[in-house]
Amino acid sequence: MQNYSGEAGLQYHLQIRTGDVGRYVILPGDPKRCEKIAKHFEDAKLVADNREFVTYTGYLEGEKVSVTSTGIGGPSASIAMEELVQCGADTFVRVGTCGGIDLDVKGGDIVIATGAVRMEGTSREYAPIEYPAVADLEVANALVAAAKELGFTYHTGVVQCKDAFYGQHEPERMPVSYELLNKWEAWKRLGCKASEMESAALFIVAAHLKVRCGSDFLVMGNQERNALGMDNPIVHDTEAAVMVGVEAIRRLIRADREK
Ligand SMILES: O=P(O)(O)O[C@H]1O[C@H](CO)[C@@H](O)[C@H]1O
Ligand SMILES: O=c1cc[nH]c(=O)[nH]1
Repeated sequence: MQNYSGEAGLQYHLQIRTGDVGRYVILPGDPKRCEKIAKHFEDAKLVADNREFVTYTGYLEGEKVSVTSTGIGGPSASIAMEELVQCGADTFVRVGTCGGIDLDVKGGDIVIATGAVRMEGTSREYAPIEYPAVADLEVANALVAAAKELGFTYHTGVVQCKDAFYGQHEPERMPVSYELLNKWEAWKRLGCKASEMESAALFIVAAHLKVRCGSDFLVMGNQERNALGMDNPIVHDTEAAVMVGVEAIRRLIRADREK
């Protein structure tokens, strides 16, 4: 491919090179979450800050680890994963926010994705729609073990991914409301736990690049509970989801050393 960065080995969007990041990378959407996540690392340093992509690198369990923000949606998330893999990363944990769908899922809970509905565009440019977007089993199991150990209320299952945030929250005002409303009903009937925007693309890109990826999320609220007049706390603090993601990486590092 033509090199846009002007320097061999320098990744065009993330502005990182081999050696700048570890094998293990946490992927929040929000660039401002990176510093909070890096506070959990030992000796964390900012290595790059370009567009929506902010990267810090430090250490966990004596192993080099990084955090890179993906921005919102599959297109930028796929770019982040592609460029991180070019620099040697092979294990990813997306730590995000989501909106609950299943009625059991409440604001402040944690959701751990086992798979993701591919109602977004990026993954379709990698794999036919029949190919499922699934979390890596080792990463998902590490996230579950971490959530259990930390004592948080968590749910495992399929999350729904889409490109239009407002198509999720105000489907009735969209010209394709007939399609959005009918599909949302299907996601509910199928027991989808929550809606977010990046995991489907990340899981498919990871399958293509033969790397591991899982996701955990803070549930910000649940529009279905709200619509039924049920208790619906709104929570913004992502620290619990961050703690689960960091503990999962620690567990993966230790398990990989035993292999
Ligand atoms: O909080 P982050 O990780 O950005 O994740 C969620 O929040 C954004 C939408 O508000 C989307 O990126 C969605 O996936
Ligand atoms: O409802 C929500 C909350 C966070 N992210 C989403 O995509 N949807």
